[in-house]
Amino acid sequence: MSNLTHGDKVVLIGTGAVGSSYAFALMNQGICNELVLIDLNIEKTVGDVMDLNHGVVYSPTSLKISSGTYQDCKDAAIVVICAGVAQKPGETRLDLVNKNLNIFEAIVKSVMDTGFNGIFLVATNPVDILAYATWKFSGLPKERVIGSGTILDSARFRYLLSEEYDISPNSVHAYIIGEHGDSELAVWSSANISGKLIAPLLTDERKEEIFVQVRDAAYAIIESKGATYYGIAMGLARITKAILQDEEVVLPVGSLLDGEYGHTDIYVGVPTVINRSGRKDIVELPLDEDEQAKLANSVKTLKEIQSPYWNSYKGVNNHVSNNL
Ligand SMILES: NC(=O)C1=CN([C@@H]2O[C@H](COP(=O)(O)OP(=O)(O)OC[C@H]3O[C@@H](n4cnc5c(N)ncnc54)[C@H](O)[C@@H]3O)[C@@H](O)[C@H]2O)C=CC1
Ligand SMILES: CC(=O)C(=O)O
Repeated sequence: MSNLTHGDKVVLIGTGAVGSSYAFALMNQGICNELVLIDLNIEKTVGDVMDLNHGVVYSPTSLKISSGTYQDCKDAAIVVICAGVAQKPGETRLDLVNKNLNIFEAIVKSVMDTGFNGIFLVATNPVDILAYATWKFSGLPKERVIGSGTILDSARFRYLLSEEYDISPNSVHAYIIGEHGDSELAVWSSANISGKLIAPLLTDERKEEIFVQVRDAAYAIIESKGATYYGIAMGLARITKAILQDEEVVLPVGSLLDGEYGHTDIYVGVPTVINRSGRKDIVELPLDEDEQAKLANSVKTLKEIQSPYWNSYKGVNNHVSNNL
């Protein structure tokens, strides 16, 4: 049985391929008891709401699904943002930055104007830069702004390792950290199957092949069918469940580093404890020298892109204290 309580309301902004797949995952798994959809394309949202409602009778929990406006964010537990522009074949996630920063400024301010006091979960790319922007635009404490980070990349990594060893991905404990993008890294030094380290079992060439398949998975899927959405939808649903059910579970999400791993003022994917208040502690994996250098490079790559924007930005809110 689910532990849903009154107030498990999720507002989804952006009901394209990612957003609508996430809505379907929420309904299928009975994760929330109220879901409101918002998108610039109102006609599509109305159609999605009808279509989703026709599945509610087969959902494991009762669920109210509707299309709405920003006013619906006022009492939402979580606002999930999947709105914006997606990569076209050949584009990197970082190519989307300017368009999506402008879209986010408007969206986050509209949400905050309602008095929203919940948790933001951001999926739009480049997700680390947009999670940081959501934190800045909202003025919310860092605990209440979470990016999807490397939840998808780590799932891809665990899947490939599970195939390699013909074992359930649930028994593979392995993380991709850093940028959700080209500069991410695999933490081979602690990757294990139920405690048995994987790195000594694989040649360097095989490790590189597996990592490249993880890193470049989005390019392969976009080339093949134009977009990726089921994997991230499941990852977002997993984070949503962890928040609403106060799980205190460790997931590789996008968190603001504030000294952890030796870095500050940057969102990257790192293992993080998730509970009803949002993000709690960041888990600092022991990294070897090579991994530390790769993480530093990932942070540098992101900062080089986001810093010029924030250095010239005039309208930053003052941050309010965490009063949860
Ligand atoms: N974090 C991750 O691991 C992943 C992130 N993504 C990212 O998710 C984002 C969405 O991807 P898709 O759903 O495939 O794109 P899409 O183009 O199918 O959907 C985007 C939706 O955003 C809406 N939208 C645009 N501006 C808006 C605004 N100002 N207010 C409300 N709605 C607005 C559009 O009408 C559209 O329905 C992209 O940035 C993509 O790169 C995609 C896959 C994985
Ligand atoms: C598109 C994207 O970010 C992904 O599938 O990883």
